[in-house]
Amino acid sequence: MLAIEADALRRTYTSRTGWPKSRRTESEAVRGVTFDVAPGELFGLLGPNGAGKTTTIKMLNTLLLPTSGTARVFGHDVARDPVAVRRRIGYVFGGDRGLYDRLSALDNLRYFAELYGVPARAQKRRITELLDLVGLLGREKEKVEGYSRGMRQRLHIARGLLHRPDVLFLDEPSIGVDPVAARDLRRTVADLAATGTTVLLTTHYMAEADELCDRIAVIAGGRIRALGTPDSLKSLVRERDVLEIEAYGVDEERLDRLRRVPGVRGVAAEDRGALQTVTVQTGRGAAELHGPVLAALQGVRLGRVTSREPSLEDAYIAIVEGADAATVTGTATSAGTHTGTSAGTVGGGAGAVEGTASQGAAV
Ligand SMILES: Nc1ncnc2c1ncn2[C@@H]1O[C@H](COP(=O)(O)OP(=O)(O)OP(=O)(O)O)[C@@H](O)[C@H]1O
Repeated sequence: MLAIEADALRRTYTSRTGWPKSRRTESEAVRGVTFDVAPGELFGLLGPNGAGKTTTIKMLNTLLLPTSGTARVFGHDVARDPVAVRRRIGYVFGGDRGLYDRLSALDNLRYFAELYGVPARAQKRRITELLDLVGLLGREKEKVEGYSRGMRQRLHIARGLLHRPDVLFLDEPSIGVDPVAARDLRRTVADLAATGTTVLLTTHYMAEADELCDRIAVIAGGRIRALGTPDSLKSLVRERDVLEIEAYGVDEERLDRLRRVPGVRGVAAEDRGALQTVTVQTGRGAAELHGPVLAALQGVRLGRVTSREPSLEDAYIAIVEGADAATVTGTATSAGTHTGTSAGTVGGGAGAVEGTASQGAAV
């Protein structure tokens, strides 16, 4: 039996806006999402802000009713049998809410164990087991207010596992966690998956997804744009090279200018304080493009410029940009053309997803 089966899931939000006359507006957050997760699998949902990841998770964990479509967790329908679903799942979200700061980690876990109906006899052993799993054994008597963000997140995970769920939903667990603590957190998640728990993880950190996930679905605009193992997603950009440019003060207009350089297949920028890292994807061995790319950035203060192999992040950018183009143009085959070049493997791949309905590209 599958751990999770989502079939053509849709969710529309209705809200009222305007004054004095309010109008009903509808927005489609999830537009027909279909995927399966096998028992014991660590499955990642990646996507830009507003893609529909949290809404999808909330339908699967019974916090939101689907507008249409169906979802099952270990065979239990989320809409018809939410109580059975809740018994099988745990839910951990990023951020600070959900723990009592003035209590120790141990007392937090004791409190939630009572709340979740963990039998009194089993509580002590279960709590010790979980503290060990999340690496907090020995620190359990300290008040949570003194805990770092990473420790809190690991305690959240322990809390979510108290009732021995078969499926754990982890919604951006590493948000705001420093790199060293994030590494510990990844270890915890990997250990957890090794115990046979099915994990559905959303994250914005590609390295995390690459290291942890058996399979990943990339979701954008409420639809799955690609689905496969990290390696198969990376193979979508195998035919590309990536130029990484350190720069200061590159605005959207410049990025658009870069996108229009013939031969450029994808552009993204990440801010790290004043310093930006601009990544430019080109075809394999297109060293002749370095000149026009740098020319498009003329007048901008530049740092190091390096050429490297494509990563999962580059595949992700290509898939999401392809999805944007498909949405803008409304056609599958022209995905990627907004870069001013031919669609290429990824544009075509992501477009093909768009064209073949909700399943996504199994790559
Ligand atoms: N309660 C709500 N009412 C109206 N619109 C909502 C509501 N919750 C989410 N949305 C909208 O639905 C879309 C999908 O949101 P969702 O939170 O599922 O995305 P996400 O992929 O989890 O994003 P993020 O990475 O920013 O958390 C967004 O456009 C969002 O603005």
